[in-house]
Amino acid sequence: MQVINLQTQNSILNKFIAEIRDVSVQHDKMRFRRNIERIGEIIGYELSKELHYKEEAITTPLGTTNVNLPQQDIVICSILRAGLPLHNGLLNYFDDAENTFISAYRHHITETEFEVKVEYLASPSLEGKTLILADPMLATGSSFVNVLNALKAMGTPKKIHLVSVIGAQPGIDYVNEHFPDSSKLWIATVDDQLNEKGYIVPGLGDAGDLCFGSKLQH
Ligand SMILES: O=P(O)(O)OC[C@H]1O[C@H](OP(=O)(O)OP(=O)(O)O)[C@H](O)[C@@H]1O
Ligand SMILES: O=c1cc[nH]c(=O)[nH]1
Ligand SMILES: [Mg+2]
Repeated sequence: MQVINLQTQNSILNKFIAEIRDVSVQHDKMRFRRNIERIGEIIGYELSKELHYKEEAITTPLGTTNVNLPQQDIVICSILRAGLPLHNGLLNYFDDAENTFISAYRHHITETEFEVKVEYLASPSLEGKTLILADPMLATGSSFVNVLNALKAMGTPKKIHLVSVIGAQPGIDYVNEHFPDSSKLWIATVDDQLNEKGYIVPGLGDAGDLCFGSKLQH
């Protein structure tokens, strides 16, 4: 798996990442969601450079011209809940994409022990398509790996692009072990550590809660 860490180059992306991490800014839920969406748009633009393009003739009011246009076989799959604003950002650019929604959540056995449960899946066929799998947080990597297993019943994509905002290096290594070698991970920034509860440090806290509010554990 190739990892493309967008923060190796300075850009306006740095500001959006700073705002979603900053405790004095991140509590503004609308700004938090919009920043995740904006990061999705930036990653979508970068990722678009790697798609396959086909020359097509376009008729203007004054003549014709040829334009290279991207292939139309993209499926965007986001992992509920926190994947929703990232999904919107990607869909803002890949507006003809098909869409898959899948849920993954941490079911806590004890304070520090949890298993990731996948329960909801709505998807078109993925057979031979370009799958963009989006989740803003890549902590232990269990959500991405469990979701990959659940998606197997939907067909085999020809290419998988993983999109994430903040990743922890141990989780990236785990994902790397389980995804096909041809997969690419597009990530806005990478932190070194996880704490004993599986949260990314320094990370940003709980992305789902920051987007949508806290939820009861069950
Ligand atoms: O790499 P992992 O260790 O699997 O952790 C990352 C997952 O944790 C968060 O979801 P969470 O379980 O908090 O659900 P939520 O989106 O409903 O908040 C986040 O949105 C990822 O899906
Ligand atoms: O740091 C983390 C880990 C999992 N989920 C989050 O939202 N944040
Ligand atoms: Mg959460």
